[in-house]
Amino acid sequence: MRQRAERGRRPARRQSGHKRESIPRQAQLFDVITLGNGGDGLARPVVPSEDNTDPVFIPFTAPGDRVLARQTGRDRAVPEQIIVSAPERIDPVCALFGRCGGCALQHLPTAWSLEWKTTLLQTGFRKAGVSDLPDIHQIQSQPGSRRRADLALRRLPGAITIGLHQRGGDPVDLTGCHLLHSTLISLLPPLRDLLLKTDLLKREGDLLINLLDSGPDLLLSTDTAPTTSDRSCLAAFATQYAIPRIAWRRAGTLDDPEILTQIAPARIHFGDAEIEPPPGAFLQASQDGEAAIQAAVIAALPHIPGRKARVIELYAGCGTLTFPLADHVHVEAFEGHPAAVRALQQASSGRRIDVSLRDLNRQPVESRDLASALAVILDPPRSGAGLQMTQILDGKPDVLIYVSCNPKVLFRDTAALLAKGYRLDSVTLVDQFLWSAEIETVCRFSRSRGR
Ligand SMILES: C[S@@+](CC[C@H](N)C(=O)[O-])C[C@H]1O[C@@H](n2cnc3c(N)ncnc32)[C@H](O)[C@@H]1O
Repeated sequence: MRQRAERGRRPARRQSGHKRESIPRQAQLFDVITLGNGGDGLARPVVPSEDNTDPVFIPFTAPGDRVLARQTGRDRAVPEQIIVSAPERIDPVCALFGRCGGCALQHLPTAWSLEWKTTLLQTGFRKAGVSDLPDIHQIQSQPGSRRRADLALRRLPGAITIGLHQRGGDPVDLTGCHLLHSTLISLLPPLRDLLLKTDLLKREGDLLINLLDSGPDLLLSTDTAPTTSDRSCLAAFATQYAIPRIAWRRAGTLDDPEILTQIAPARIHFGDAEIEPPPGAFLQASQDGEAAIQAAVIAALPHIPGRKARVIELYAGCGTLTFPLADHVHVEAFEGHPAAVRALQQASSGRRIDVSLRDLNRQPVESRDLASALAVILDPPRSGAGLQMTQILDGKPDVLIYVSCNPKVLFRDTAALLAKGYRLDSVTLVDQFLWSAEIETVCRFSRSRGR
């Protein structure tokens, strides 16, 4: 999950260069002082010694906890026992919490983590140089609303695991989940049976499920090509469980997926537009999160002087923002994924939308084009907008509406925008990654001409 109910963290490589002998072997007592940006408690040893003076990160702990933990690295420890509980600590709702790699914060109330994320944003923006920080508008998704999951698959003797990698370890079978939409959870037991009786999965693979308006859309990545018999099994499965489309590609590749079975159109709606997204397409994590982002983007549009007003939308995907924007302005949308562009183009006809396939890292939209737009909207991948941001900073469009899933990159870009005379007008925190440390925001930056 962008915790993405995604496959959890893969085992971290052991860092070289740290002296193993400096890590105490025995469990020690630590006091948790605060949460680090990744959601792990940052703790100091109760009794500092020569061996353990530095703070360490301890997962699943909360500020105020006193915890017995065993150090596993220079700055990492695993909790063994909570000795004194933080006042805010609650019982996690999920029996898999702490093992499954999906959630980091179920031991704290969701209202608490929303405030924690808000404080992280306030601190980050202030450090970036924002002096007149606007109030942060908060929206939080509900449990059970996650509609997109990227899950690891593993064949074991006589069983199939479908789940998220535990930290630094194997996938944990998702026997239940309070995050994912119930439709997705209910598919997992029959999917295990299906994978057990077909030859598709020898060892490992993954499963990306998007819950579309027309039903669950499955993209299987496995290590064995489907046989004729596998294809019939999948077709029968799709019919039995009302799955419009099942696609496949070889695990570990980014090959175009092959559609193995399609019993109905795979459809999603953005505004009044109906889109057929490609298998595995990027979607916002939850429907309420998507609606909140769309509303925040539309609210951030400048006053529109006429129907000819034109905005530039960068990293448009399949059109989550494009179609709602086109109800108000003419949209020039740019996206780098060919299949997403095809879906966007197909649904755009007759609307005020121009779509271009463009790798914005290699060929960014140029500063002079950006400068003349009423506003520029950007929703880059986690790694940020790279060269495209350089063109934005040169072009200095009057209004920039920035959707971000990576606060670190957002704060860096904020500092650069402030240096170009922008001010931060509004911030919406869309907490669609419930129980994780992930933060999604919509920010409006503006700049008066001549500044
Ligand atoms: C966070 S998603 C946002 C998509 C869309 N705005 C939405 O809300 O559904 C980022 C998008 O950037 C696209 N992308 C990633 N790298 C790109 C690049 N170098 N050039 C153009 N698009 C890129 C991805 O394909 C993806 O659709």
